[in-house]
Amino acid sequence: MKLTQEIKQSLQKTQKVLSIQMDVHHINDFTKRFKKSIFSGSRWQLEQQNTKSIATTFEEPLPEDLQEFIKEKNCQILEKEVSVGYESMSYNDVLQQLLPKNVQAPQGYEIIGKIAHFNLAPEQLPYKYLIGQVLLDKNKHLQTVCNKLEKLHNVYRTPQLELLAGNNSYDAIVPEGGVRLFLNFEKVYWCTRLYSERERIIKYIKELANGKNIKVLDLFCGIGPFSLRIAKDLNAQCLANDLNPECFYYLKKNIVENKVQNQVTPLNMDAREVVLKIYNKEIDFDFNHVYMNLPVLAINFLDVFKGFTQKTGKVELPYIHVYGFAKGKDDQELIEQFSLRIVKGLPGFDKSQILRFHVLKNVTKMKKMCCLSFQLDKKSAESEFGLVEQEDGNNSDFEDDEKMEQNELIEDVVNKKVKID
Ligand SMILES: C[S@@+](CC[C@H](N)C(=O)[O-])C[C@H]1O[C@@H](n2cnc3c(N)ncnc32)[C@H](O)[C@@H]1O
Repeated sequence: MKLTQEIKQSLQKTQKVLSIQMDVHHINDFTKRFKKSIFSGSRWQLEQQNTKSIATTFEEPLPEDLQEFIKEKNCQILEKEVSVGYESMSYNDVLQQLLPKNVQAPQGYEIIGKIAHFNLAPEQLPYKYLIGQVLLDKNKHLQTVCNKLEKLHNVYRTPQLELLAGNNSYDAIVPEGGVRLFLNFEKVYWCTRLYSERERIIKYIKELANGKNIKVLDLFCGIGPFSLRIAKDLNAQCLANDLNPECFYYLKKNIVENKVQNQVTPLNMDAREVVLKIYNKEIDFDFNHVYMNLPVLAINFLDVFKGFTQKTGKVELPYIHVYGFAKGKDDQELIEQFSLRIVKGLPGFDKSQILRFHVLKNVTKMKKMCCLSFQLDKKSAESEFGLVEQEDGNNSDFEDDEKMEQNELIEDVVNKKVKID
């Protein structure tokens, strides 16, 4: 269903309203106090010399504060008829009238620059273009409204978008924590909601560093929000890597736009390859923190740090901040499961080494997205280097997690990221 001129006209009607008439000297005071109750699109009408009236949404019985105002300022109440149409109606009013009774108008969406994206429920899909157009018309700061379709098995973690209304452009500029991030929402991974998580880890790294230089290996950096922010906030040196060539394009742009060329080095390769190249001295980068933000798979990459000391000759071991999914009814059970997976790559790992454990999101009641911070253990670091053969089950894990993550995103949006009044 599309919003046609005929549909707009079908909303046109006249409505009886209460109009308040007053001396022009009281207009400012009235507007200040009762602005919300002025009928949308209504203008002050001259009734007699120095007397004007305005249509309102008040109904009998009138609220006490209005009654007092009327008495004090000697106002008159007039019954009037106003013409109501699409232009003067709110998003909710329009959709309430146009959608069938069993279909709710979506009450939340997420904003990325001038893009709004919904995760529409199946029953809303036949009305998706209508919903998109109404949202666009009622929010002048938006240029594009899209629906995020169910994610596919997708290494780059990019969403599948369907344009509902506005420009077919997914370019955006997002300000975050003092940096400006350029991105294309269709071509790269982006999640505005990770803002506070980045904030949390940056604070924690500051605590751990205790004044020492911070050197971060950001292995799955996307368009670089974490590296850029920690470079700016904590004067850190970062090697920022992502496999997606589109991320690499925006990462380079973001580094230049935010003037951190001397602090953030961009790379475009597989994460494991980066570490191997550091070991082989093809890449010269000394690091004391590893940031691994690819929840579906990051834990599987930990094996590359087994044999770290043998490969680098270093005894000072890096801190690792790794994201992943785990199932459990409480932190203890989640940590247990998370740890079992870490041990596969780092045989010396023991849960007593965990410095911080944090649940970011509830995917389902039992399944959570978590972040775990620990210092690489001596036993794993001093073990023989040797990559762990990845199990066949990895792919099904990937899909399972992918679906769960998608469910969670839908829950999040239903929880009204941006509320529609
Ligand atoms: C969940 S996103 C995180 C992006 C970024 N940390 C952020 O907060 O915006 C994970 C990123 O990992 C990248 N990626 C997937 N597999 C990779 C690999 N084997 N090596 C390096 N990057 C990879 C994807 O392209 C994606 O941009």
